[in-house]
Amino acid sequence: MSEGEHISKHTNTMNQKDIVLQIKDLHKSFGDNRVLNGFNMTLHKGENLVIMGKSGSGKSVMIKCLVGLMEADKGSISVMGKDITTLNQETLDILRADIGFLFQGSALYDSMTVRENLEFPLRRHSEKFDGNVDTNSLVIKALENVGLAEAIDLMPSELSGGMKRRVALARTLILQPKIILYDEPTSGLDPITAKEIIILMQEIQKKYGTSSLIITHDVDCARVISDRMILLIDGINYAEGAYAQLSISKDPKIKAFFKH
Ligand SMILES: Nc1ncnc2c1ncn2[C@@H]1O[C@H](COP(=O)(O)OP(=O)(O)OP(=O)(O)O)[C@@H](O)[C@H]1O
Repeated sequence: MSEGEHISKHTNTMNQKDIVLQIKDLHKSFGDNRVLNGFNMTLHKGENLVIMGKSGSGKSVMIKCLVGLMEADKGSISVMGKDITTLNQETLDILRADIGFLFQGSALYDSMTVRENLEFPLRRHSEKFDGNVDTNSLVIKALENVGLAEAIDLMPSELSGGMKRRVALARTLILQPKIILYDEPTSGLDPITAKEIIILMQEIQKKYGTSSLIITHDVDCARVISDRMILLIDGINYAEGAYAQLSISKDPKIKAFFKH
């Protein structure tokens, strides 16, 4: 048995009842290119789970399967105990409102003010608030949560990279998601701004008890934020464990991630 498998078995004994997101035996190929080859993942309530994998290892493919943008060849994905591959569109939309997604590069609407960017998801998911929504106070509260209340009437072009990332996070938070998927939350930011974003992610997790799935290449981000990590290698969850445990591994495939 490889060391990776050993670590995997160890973490499988964690509490089963707090599972908010689970991927089982996920397979996805493109022709002969077997990208995911039996990937498993479990996210627990309130947990910060970091997934690391080399470029091209299949992290985006996994996320796309998870949010329904891509169909897996085999495997199951369940959110809050519901298998998303078997749900109808309406139920899926309701479930989606519980999942926040922070895209790489923020993805704000450039032609809208910060306020309008934040109002957008509220309109799309008005069912979540039973039509009873005080848009203005939700927008202000979400911006206060990321320390940017004063930016409410600015355009995205007037914001720095770090501010854009914060606004994008506020836009994710406004729907009060139970799970947040972060795709490379610190990419393209200088080290100080990256650290600010990591601190903000930690504060949000503490305040709302959100469960977070964080895809990152940034070893420092992983060290600070992760309760647990999964290394996606050869299409599987090759190794799982705490940063402290994985970073001293002697397995060359695992060691390669922690070289500075
Ligand atoms: N739609 C597609 N059609 C064919 N091949 C694809 C498609 N999407 C992804 N792939 C292939 O799947 C593999 C994994 O790609 P993916 O984008 O998931 O990597 P990644 O781990 O997210 O990389 P990065 O860190 O560079 O973003 C790559 O070999 C890629 O070429």
